[in-house]
Amino acid sequence: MSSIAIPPKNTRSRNLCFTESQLPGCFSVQFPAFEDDRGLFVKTVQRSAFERQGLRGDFVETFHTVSNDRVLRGMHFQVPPVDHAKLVYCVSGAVWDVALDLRVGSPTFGEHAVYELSVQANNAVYLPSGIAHGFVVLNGPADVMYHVTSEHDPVHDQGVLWSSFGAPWPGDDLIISARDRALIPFAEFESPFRFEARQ
Ligand SMILES: Cc1cn([C@H]2C[C@H](O)[C@@H](COP(=O)(O)OP(=O)(O)O[C@H]3O[C@@H](C)C(=O)[C@@H](O)[C@H]3O)O2)c(=O)[nH]c1=O
Repeated sequence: MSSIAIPPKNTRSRNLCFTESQLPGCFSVQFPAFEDDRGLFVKTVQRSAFERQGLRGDFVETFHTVSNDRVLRGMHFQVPPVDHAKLVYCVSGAVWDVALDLRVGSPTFGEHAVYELSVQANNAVYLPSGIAHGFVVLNGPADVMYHVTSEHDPVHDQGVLWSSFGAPWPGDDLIISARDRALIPFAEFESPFRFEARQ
């Protein structure tokens, strides 16, 4: 489980900073943020910065969700041939963000990692293909932004049940969509994803 300390604004790097988490290929991302009399400037996507890190920076679709307190969304992913990498961050509120490794052959197959994302922290998580993603709202309404490297395809948009892989979700009486409540347990999911170690 990882969480991110909030650095003071205007003292951090002018560059996006990447820290690999315990799931190989998954990164915490710290955005450069600059505060002045007018407010705040935050850089969230810079293709060359992602590519220097060996990550996908060719995001082709962006969407956002707004979620109230106690809302849980997940655990979602797209399967091949339209699988994708995903960059996720908050532009209001805070979420307890969860990544689950579905990559057969990964040293962390079936394990999960947690990232606390918030507008105050100006942070994100980058998830490669083969990672299921979900979150529960810690401080709502939480406006969550996503950038993905392939377009949405409802036929290949799949998920596994949020409560089926041992994540200690915070909160009670969670608000979950009918679709998400009906997803199959992780143990029954036949993963099409294969782990490829990064060079
Ligand atoms: C994800 C998505 C959904 N939709 C449609 C389908 C449906 O009618 C409506 C709401 O979809 P969902 O209930 O799947 O939305 P939601 O549960 O918020 O889905 C999101 O969950 C988080 C955890 C993720 O990781 C995202 O990638 C995405 O899967 O929007 C699109 O048109 N394009 C999209 O890219």
